[in-house]
Amino acid sequence: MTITTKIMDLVKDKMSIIKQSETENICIVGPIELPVKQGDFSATFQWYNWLKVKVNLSKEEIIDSLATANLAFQQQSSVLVYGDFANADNAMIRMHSICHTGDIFGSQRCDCGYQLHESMKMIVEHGCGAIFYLADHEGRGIGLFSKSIAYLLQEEGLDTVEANHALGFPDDTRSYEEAMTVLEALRTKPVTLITNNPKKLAALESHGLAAEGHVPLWGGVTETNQLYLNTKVEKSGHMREMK
Ligand SMILES: Nc1nc2c(ncn2[C@@H]2O[C@H](COP(=O)(O)OP(=O)(O)OP(=O)(O)O)[C@@H](O)[C@H]2O)c(=O)[nH]1
Repeated sequence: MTITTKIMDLVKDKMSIIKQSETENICIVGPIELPVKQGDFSATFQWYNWLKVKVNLSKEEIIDSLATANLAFQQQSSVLVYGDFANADNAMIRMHSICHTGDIFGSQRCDCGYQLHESMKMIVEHGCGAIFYLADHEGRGIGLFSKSIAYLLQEEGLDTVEANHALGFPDDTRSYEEAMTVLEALRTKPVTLITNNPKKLAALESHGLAAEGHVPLWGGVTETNQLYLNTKVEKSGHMREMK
């Protein structure tokens, strides 16, 4: 099927292509208005989605290839932007690693769902910011299937770090480089990161985008995630500070 020039022009207008490496580019689509409601909280975000593409592909070629690209088999990451993100002097961001169990099902084995929803509220209250939802970070980079096996090991008494190691994985294999490229495309001024994770801060600092300080995000502690949260502090280097 040939895509009409009218459709091509409409979509191309909302696309930008950014260099990621010698072999890969990132194609960003947006902004797209996304009204969100979660319980009493509601807000309208601007949503951007991105796709890694080969370096030589044009916008037309990318659009043309979508119908046969099987993109549902590879998760794509995206970012919700709030306020005047490009220009505001102060903006807060969260780099949120996907957690199928916590974010979607509301699992209480971790604090991920709480952190996602709380950071969305914090950014709206602040007036400007962005939530990056990183789809290739499941299970700190081990993937969902491996995470479920890690959970089985945790039921046998291993902690979250020991379970990764027992399966032959490092504790954490996440990269923030792709998200940093997208952040730099959306804003060049420093940002304040919502996190307890020093590795995320280091990634932001290495791009010269970290504002002074960060905003901690503790909460959503339950009987079923207490041990997991303690292990993050004791073994993974997370900072335990209150807001
Ligand atoms: N391998 C593994 N991954 C987990 C487990 N529980 C949650 N996760 C994943 O851990 C990631 C979230 O990482 P966290 O360490 O909780 O938090 P963080 O994102 O590094 O740091 P913060 O910004 O402070 O939240 C998500 O990708 C979850 O899927 C677990 O028991 N094992």
